[in-house]
Amino acid sequence: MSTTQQLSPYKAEFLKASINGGVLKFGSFELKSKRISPYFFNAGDFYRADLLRAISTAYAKAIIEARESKALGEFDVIFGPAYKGIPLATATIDKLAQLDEATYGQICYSFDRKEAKDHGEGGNIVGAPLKGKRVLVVDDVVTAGTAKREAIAKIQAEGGIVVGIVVALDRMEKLPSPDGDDSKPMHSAMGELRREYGIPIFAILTLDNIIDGTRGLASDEDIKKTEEYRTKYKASD
Ligand SMILES: O=P(O)(O)OC[C@H]1O[C@H](OP(=O)(O)OP(=O)(O)O)[C@H](O)[C@@H]1O
Ligand SMILES: O=C(O)c1cc(=O)[nH]c(=O)[nH]1
Repeated sequence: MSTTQQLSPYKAEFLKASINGGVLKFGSFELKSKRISPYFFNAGDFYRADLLRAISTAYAKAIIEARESKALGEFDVIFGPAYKGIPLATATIDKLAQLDEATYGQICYSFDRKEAKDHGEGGNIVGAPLKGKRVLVVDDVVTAGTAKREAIAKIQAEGGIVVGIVVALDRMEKLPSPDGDDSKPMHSAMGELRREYGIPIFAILTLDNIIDGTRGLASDEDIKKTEEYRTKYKASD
């Protein structure tokens, strides 16, 4: 049985929406980490109402599942790092409230500006003030974890307490080696973030789910290149 068949219904729906909506693409893409990847998950392509609903439903269900299993504690604010985290955070709080108004109706959103604003209200945070608040970070993917570290630093600088991170896709990649030799075994970015910050970090889908779920939909060549990429960069933990 393939991984896709084992996925829970909301995850399988989400994978289907990502493929049908062209969010998951094959080709050659430079990542934030500078690696060249044969596949790319572009959350910025969830721009149509039905796709936005698909992604926010998947995040909301993943969050509710994590709360119910006690993997994730209570939170007050969902923070979406600029830019692609912004619509994710806003749509997710709306969906959470739709699914369970009593528990999530008062959850707020917040996001950062990539460049601080020096006029008007100023600052680099938009939305709910973070001081003393328990903050859940919602973002698209984890590759090297750089963007997540930057987001955590900004939240902490505002006095917020980061209680978890949820992403759409865990690319399951090893951290970049300090000496540039990517052939060495290395831990994953997700694992390092978990250990360093002591918070739960979870993903709706993993690279394994994507490889299994796109067989027969993507070309054999694209799948083969993606498998080779996984072999080259897969984390040791
Ligand atoms: O470094 P990692 O935490 O592993 O994640 C990689 C991040 O890089 C990209 O965002 P980018 O900072 O380029 O901003 P964008 O949302 O404006 O595309 C991408 O959207 C991921 O969030
Ligand atoms: O690592 C990245 O920069 C990255 C990977 C990916 O699949 N999608 C994305 O938006 N960014």
